[in-house]
Amino acid sequence: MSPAVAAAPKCLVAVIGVGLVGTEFVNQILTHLPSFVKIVALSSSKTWLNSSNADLTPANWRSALSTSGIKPDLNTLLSQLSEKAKQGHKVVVVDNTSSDAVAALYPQFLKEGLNVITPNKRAFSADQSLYREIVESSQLSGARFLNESTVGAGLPVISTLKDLVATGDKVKKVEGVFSGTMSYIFNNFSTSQAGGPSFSSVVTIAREKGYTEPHPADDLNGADVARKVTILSRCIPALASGLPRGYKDVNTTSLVPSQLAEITSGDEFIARLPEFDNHFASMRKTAHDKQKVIRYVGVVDVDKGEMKASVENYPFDHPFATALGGSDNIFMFHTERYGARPLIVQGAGAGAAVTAMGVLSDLLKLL
Ligand SMILES: NC(=O)C1=CN([C@@H]2O[C@H](COP(=O)(O)OP(=O)(O)OC[C@H]3O[C@@H](n4cnc5c(N)ncnc54)[C@H](OP(=O)(O)O)[C@@H]3O)[C@@H](O)[C@H]2O)C=CC1
Ligand SMILES: N[C@@H](CC=O)C(=O)O
Ligand code: NA
Repeated sequence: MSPAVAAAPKCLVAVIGVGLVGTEFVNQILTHLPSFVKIVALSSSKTWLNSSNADLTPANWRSALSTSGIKPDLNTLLSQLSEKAKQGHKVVVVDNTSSDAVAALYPQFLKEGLNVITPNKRAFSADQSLYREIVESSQLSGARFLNESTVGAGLPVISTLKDLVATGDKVKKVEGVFSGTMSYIFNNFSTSQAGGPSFSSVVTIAREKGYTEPHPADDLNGADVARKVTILSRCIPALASGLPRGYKDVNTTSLVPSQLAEITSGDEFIARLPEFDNHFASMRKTAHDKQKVIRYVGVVDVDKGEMKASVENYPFDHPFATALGGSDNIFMFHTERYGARPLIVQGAGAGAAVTAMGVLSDLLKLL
């Protein structure tokens, strides 16, 4: 730990959601910043631990939470945290859920002076009113919201875009592979080789690796990419005038077979997916016959005012076909200053470790 970090005052953190990313986040704090950050509350969807006076360690926090016997109550949490903010503490709410209900509380958290950090895309990609309320509440109280991990997980995507804008560059287009799940699926399913694994098998592995949303259909229906497209578009002033529409207005291609569209359980969805393997294999063959691979891309085209999340075919030698592996994302920023050679950010775009790192680095930026 650097001396600057060691000398800084403690900040109080409440963690809502301890799934894949939340668990990793708590462990990273307790391992790397134990004396700098104090976790004062932990909440799963079933139990809540008020840990102000507890000595949490990577080995004991989960059992302390599961045996607390207290049901989560976000309103009580809100009032307890605002008391601490009023006493002069720097308080941060970290939302590691994908819950709309938690996202809807951000304006209240911010109004009470509680900072919000999150990888949850819901609030920033939903309709304009919630987003506007978040921005206004933050301006009113001075509390901040940081959401780097909502796009490209730990990759510096939102910060890069905001830096380009803040320094006066003119962003013309942002395009790339914005989904770790879609990247993993198509990097393995559609290559320059003929044939390959079944579609359902690669989706299953992407889920096992922790890349997918809690319900994998939220990735396959394009909504996750459409949300990221919306979040990025809201950082670009030329599009933000009048504020961009919500993610449902992004032109989006869904890969979810209509027969599976109403399934609410992720497990049932995965179990039924093999019924459609032949359909996806024929998509792959059609592309391969044209010497192309399939990739799922996002585009924010400022000049054309176009936002889309779509399936495209690319030649075998295109960077989207050759340069990506694993859950890699790639973001190409076409701007006035970068001219014909876009600024590129590339690397793992999903997975608990890199996402939690993005959340933790937001916390360090805040402090
Ligand atoms: N995984 C990744 O690679 C990335 C994830 N993200 C985002 O990070 C967030 C978390 O993802 P991930 O960890 O993979 O998802 P998980 O489903 O593993 O974890 C989410 C957790 O939130 C909990 N939860 C839901 N509602 C509440 C609530 N009201 N109060 C407290 N806890 C609640 C769930 O508990 P329970 O299971 O009991 O319902 C679950 O444990 C999502 O918004 C996702 O989009 C962003 C970038 C990358
Ligand atoms: N499900 C998402 C997780 C990160 O945002 C993805 O696959 O990219
Ligand atoms: Na990011």
